[in-house]
Amino acid sequence: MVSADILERLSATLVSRRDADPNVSYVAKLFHKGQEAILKKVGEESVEVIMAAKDGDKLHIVREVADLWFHTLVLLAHEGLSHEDVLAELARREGISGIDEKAARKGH
Ligand SMILES: N=c1c2ncn([C@@H]3O[C@H](COP(=O)(O)OP(=O)(O)OP(=O)(O)O)[C@@H](O)[C@H]3O)c2ncn1[C@@H]1O[C@H](COP(=O)(O)O)[C@@H](O)[C@H]1O
Repeated sequence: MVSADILERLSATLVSRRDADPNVSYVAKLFHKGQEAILKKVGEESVEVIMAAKDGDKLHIVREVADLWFHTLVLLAHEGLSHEDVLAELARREGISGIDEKAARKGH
């Protein structure tokens, strides 16, 4: 199983690209172009996820979702946020379901 540490490493890489050369680094180029360009990529990749899902090719879906996750991570970094903020929000939402998760896991 691939470790979620990749999010840690990728986020650190994204932060390091703030001062990198836009001619060498794709992320630095996006940061340099600014929020509009990043949002455009997030929009494009969202559409590509939808098209891949309709297509039904599982590898294609995974690749497009990876593109979308990556560009949303770039957006978070641009806004001074990170994956940790999103993970914290997801953790905060644990338990909002009407289903008793412990009982469901036990098969009750
Ligand atoms: N995970 C990714 C990643 N996923 C996708 N991409 C790039 O995202 C771009 C968008 O893909 P598209 O399919 O839209 O292709 P495109 O039409 O060429 O895109 P545009 O240049 O027109 O926006 C491509 O150039 C991909 O290479 C990524 N670029 C970088 N990373 C990670 O970011 C790190 C830093 O990258 P650099 O900033 O390039 O050093 C890398 O080590 C990787 O870990």
